[in-house]
Amino acid sequence: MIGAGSWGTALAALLCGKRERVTLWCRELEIAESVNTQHRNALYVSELELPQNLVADTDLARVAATHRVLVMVVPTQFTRAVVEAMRPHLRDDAVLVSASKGIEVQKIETLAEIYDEMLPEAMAQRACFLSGPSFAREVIRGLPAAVAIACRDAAVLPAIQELFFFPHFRTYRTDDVVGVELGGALKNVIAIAAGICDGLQYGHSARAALLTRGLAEIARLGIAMGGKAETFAGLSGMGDLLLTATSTQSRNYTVGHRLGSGETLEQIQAGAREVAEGVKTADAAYRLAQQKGVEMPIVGAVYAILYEQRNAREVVLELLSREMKPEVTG
Ligand SMILES: NC(=O)C1=CN([C@@H]2O[C@H](COP(=O)(O)OP(=O)(O)OC[C@H]3O[C@@H](n4cnc5c(N)ncnc54)[C@H](OP(=O)(O)O)[C@@H]3O)[C@@H](O)[C@H]2O)C=CC1
Ligand SMILES: O=C(CO)COP(=O)(O)O
Repeated sequence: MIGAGSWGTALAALLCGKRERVTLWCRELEIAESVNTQHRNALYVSELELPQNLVADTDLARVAATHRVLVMVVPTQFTRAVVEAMRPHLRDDAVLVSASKGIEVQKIETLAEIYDEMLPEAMAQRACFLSGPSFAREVIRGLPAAVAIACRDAAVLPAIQELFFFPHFRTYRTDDVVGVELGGALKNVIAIAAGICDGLQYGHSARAALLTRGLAEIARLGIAMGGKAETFAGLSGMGDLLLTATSTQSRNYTVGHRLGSGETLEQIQAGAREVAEGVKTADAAYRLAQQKGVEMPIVGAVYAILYEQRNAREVVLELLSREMKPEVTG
């Protein structure tokens, strides 16, 4: 497991149920020591006990060189640097499984596009993408969840699906990498919007409208990028949007709620250790939508509130003042 934040720790603990030993790569010595001696991650989900067969290692080159399946769970904006550091050490038969959710701002690229750019073709082709409604704390506690896993290489997918398949963690397979990735990345932006809506106390009807129209935006961009329409109605699309945009457990929803309640992004981010991917992905998605000529008014509104310091109430008024149109276009 490459990345020892909340989700990396949760997935590593999950896989311990199937493998004799799972290695958790972490940057911090404090995490390595706490995992190896106390079976807890001192910095993330520290209240939860971890399996005894989970071992932590701070040496990225060693972990990359000695494992065939590498699950990538570093925040999106740091993925490129971590892949760069791992690249010379990877085995030829390495399978990367991405479990992060976001779009990189630097080059406006998805994680699949980063892999395509940085890895040998066959390795990039067999990379898998795991996404869907799943909070780390619930997964570590063994509560039921279901997610999707996507891969372009049909020969690799069943074995990786099986690795991540448990009675309480049901993993469904698909070949739609674009759809799974974009659903997971963009729902975080819509979750920020939902949090803003609730922080402004606009009510449940407004939030339901926002989520439905938000999903339409996600699908519009996703289909323009080559994703399949049905994927956006599935676990990695509507499923994850429902979870993230309606729960106070979500970091992205919480960022939005605090913005809607009057705090600034600087205040919210000051001292925050955990990542809310939607903040950076809003910037990337806004630019991507412009590049592709796709209309994404809710993403545009979140961008204006986060990056143009626009007043949330005014931005919502503008959103509501848009012209009449059919519900479904084209
Ligand atoms: N938490 C959840 O419930 C879920 C999260 N995800 C996704 O998983 C991904 C990881 O999130 P999550 O585990 O929650 O992260 P957390 O917010 O729990 O932790 C942040 C992580 O980022 C790492 N980090 C910070 N700076 C850097 C850097 N410069 N280079 C490399 N790593 C860095 C931290 O490492 P360090 O401590 O060493 O700084 C830590 O591992 C995200 O894309 C998220 O959307 C997906 C599903 C569920
Ligand atoms: O992706 C997630 C659940 O599926 C986690 O969402 P947050 O990062 O908003 O907490």
